[in-house]
Amino acid sequence: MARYRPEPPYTHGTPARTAVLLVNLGTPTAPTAAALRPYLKQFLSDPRVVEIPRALWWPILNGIILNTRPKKSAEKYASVWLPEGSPLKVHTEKQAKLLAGYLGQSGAHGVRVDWAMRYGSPSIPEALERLRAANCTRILVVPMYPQYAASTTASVMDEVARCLLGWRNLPEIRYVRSFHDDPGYIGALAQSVRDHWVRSGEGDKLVMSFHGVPRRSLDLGDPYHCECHKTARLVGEALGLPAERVLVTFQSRFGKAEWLKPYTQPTLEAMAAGGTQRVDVMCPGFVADCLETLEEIAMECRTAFIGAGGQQFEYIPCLNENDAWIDALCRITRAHLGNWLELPEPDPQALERSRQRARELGAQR
Ligand SMILES: C=CC1=C(C)c2cc3[nH]c(cc4nc(cc5[nH]c(cc1n2)c(C)c5CCC(=O)O)C(CCC(=O)O)=C4C)c(C)c3C=C
Ligand SMILES: [Fe+2]
Ligand SMILES: [Fe+2]
Repeated sequence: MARYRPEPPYTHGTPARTAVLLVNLGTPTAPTAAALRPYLKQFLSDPRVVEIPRALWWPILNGIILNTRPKKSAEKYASVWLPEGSPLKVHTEKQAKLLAGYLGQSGAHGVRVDWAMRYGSPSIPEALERLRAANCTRILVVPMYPQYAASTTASVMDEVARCLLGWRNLPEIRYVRSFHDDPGYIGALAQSVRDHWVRSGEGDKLVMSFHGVPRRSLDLGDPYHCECHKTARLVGEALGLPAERVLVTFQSRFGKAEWLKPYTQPTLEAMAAGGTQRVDVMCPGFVADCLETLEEIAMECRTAFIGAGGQQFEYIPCLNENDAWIDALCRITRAHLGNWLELPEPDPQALERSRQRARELGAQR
């Protein structure tokens, strides 16, 4: 079988279009063990996520994890599931719709905005096919991870490249690599804390909890840890907080190996035991609320903090559809679209004329 299949032409003189593709991690289609299993299998089979030699990892994944974790995870997902579906998916879809509106208002007419998930659906291959069908030959891929990590950002880049391996007529591709110190993103985070404080008063300590990664990745040169700390420092500075009121922690440890420290839950427990009465917790590494924030932080960690003697636990939501954040996302994408914004938009009639001409030329050959 030919490796490169015949494909619909989008050249032959047809004017090209520009697209922005937002990509987040992924989520199961339902909060059930049956839906969790294929999702976790795809996720945990990614060598960017689990860097253990396959010969060792396959028996553990297929023999143990995929027989035990789906049921436990499904119960957790069920506790945060929205009527419209998984929170991560609901927020990502809304963010894409809002960005399309904001880009239009800021003069980027005709830039198509789509969204996809790295694992599960809608998948990256499906989204790229949709963009090809819409004649998009310039695609800006935006992994929705503020801090670069090989397990997240690079995995999105891998998947885009893997899809394009099978294409003949390749689009131009650009990526947003990370935006951990973007002033708009930092400003939106700081404002979300101030807004929360207006409603609930100011806490003693502000904990910024980021998703963890194995400690080994830091030793191997992954900039993730450093980017998390920079984000936290900039948010603390934007709020005018002294360094001793801000803590950086890492959550969601998976497996037995050492991960980035300090771990979120034990830190919160130790704070409560040490006399901290109230804590404010935010998760700047997630731009959309999801299982890891709504269940692990806002439920499990709250219970742990109160159980260890704390009085008040305030969870500050992710940026989600926050206006200042969508504005920042619009600025980040515009900066990366760069000269693509100056190119003319296709005129549908001219497009059809050149397609017709291409067909005639093809028929003559
Ligand atoms: C196995 C190792 C994992 C690494 C490394 C990892 C890195 C990582 N993940 C996110 C963001 C999210 N992770 C989410 C869920 C989740 N993460 C892992 C494992 C690793 N993540 C698992 C097994 C799961 C599934 C849930 C479970 O069974 O506990 C989510 C939430 C998805 C949702 O549907 O809500 C996000 C978001 C980052 C940013 C990151 C590295 C920086
Ligand atoms: Fe994760
Ligand atoms: Fe978790």
